[in-house]
Amino acid sequence: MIVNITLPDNTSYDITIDTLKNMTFDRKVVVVTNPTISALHLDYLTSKIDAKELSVVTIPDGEEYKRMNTIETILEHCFEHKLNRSSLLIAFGGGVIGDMTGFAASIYQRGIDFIQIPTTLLSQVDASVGGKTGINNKYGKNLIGAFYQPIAVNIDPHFLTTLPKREFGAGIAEIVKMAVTFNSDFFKWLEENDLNDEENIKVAIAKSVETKAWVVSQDEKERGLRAALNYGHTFGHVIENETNYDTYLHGEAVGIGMTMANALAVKIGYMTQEDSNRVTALLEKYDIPTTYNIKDVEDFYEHFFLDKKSLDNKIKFIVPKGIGDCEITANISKEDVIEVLKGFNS
Ligand SMILES: NC(=O)c1ccc[n+]([C@@H]2O[C@H](COP(=O)([O-])OP(=O)(O)OC[C@H]3O[C@@H](n4cnc5c(N)ncnc54)[C@H](O)[C@@H]3O)[C@@H](O)[C@H]2O)c1
Ligand SMILES: O=C(O)C(=O)C[C@@H](O)[C@H](O)[C@H](O)COP(=O)(O)O
Ligand SMILES: [Zn+2]
Repeated sequence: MIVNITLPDNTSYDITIDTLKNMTFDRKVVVVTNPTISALHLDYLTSKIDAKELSVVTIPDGEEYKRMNTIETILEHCFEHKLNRSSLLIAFGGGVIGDMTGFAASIYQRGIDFIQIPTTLLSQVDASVGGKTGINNKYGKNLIGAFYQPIAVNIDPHFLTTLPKREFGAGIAEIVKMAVTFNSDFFKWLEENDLNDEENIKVAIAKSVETKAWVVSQDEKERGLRAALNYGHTFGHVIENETNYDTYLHGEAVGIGMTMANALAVKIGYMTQEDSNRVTALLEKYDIPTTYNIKDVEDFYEHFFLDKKSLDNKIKFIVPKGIGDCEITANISKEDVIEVLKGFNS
């Protein structure tokens, strides 16, 4: 299956969901990956690539390495192998590899092409599509980066056969996000079908990619609609940052964050408690965490001001309106938010 994404400036690329095909490149290619993926799947990938010159840069595995000095490692490899402006980077891994490879591609000699070959469920349904690239720093998550689109995304569900169960759950959190914010039928389908089934997961990948491509094609740079894809993230990013990126997987923090956003939606009358419970039940079916102990509610709230969606000292929240719709709003009172946060520090 191929999903095409055409951006507001008319550039476009294909997202192919299928077994990886042979690829021929009349240019230098660098594959960016980590030791975990390399041990499992690098031979398979390189057997599919015929390039003018092929090299591999292996960076450490983990969200805590999604930072500037790892970008330096990737760039140094590019310089050592004399990549030029017609060269190509291939991101081969999960969202961490994808975000960093895209960012490195965006700044190497002011920008070279890159392709996404995502190997986690989360990166197949979300991170590989749409061109958000970047890294974390001590101030917060993804605060440095660029909107920089890949020239192609090749999703091979076969890679998921080696993915640990916890990572699979983290990917499901982002699938649930797409359904709650945009598609009630998809949500009902998720309630009724088991994503551990090989055919069902392909359907869910395709549905999620179609949803994301539809959003990004209208609002590449997150001026409006795209912010809906941040549902659960305003809270989730604070959780990731205050637990040093080593306690929760990104998708897990988003799972907790969606539960918090739902509590806010219930408080302001946008969502029934029953619908909020349905989302929690779906997350818990895949062992995605939905509880968290906020130690300092005021401190947690203050962190929202570093969120990229915050403008003019106003925090933007993505609040579901029932299931299948949402509102992006900066008009929620601090009192309401604090009340909700207090429900998570018992
Ligand atoms: N750019 C975007 O639009 C976007 C969207 C969502 C998330 N993200 C970012 O993506 C990151 C999370 O991505 P992730 O969940 O893929 O995490 P990840 O990249 O850390 O990968 C998770 C783990 O799975 C391992 N792994 C990867 N593929 C495997 C496979 N096939 N078999 C076995 N193990 C495998 C990795 O080595 C890693 O240990 C976060 O940094 C998040 O901010 C970006
Ligand atoms: O593509 C988007 O837009 C998203 O928000 C997708 C999110 O799942 C992803 O985690 C993204 O990196 C968060 O964006 P950020 O701009 O808040 O860093
Ligand atoms: Zn995310």
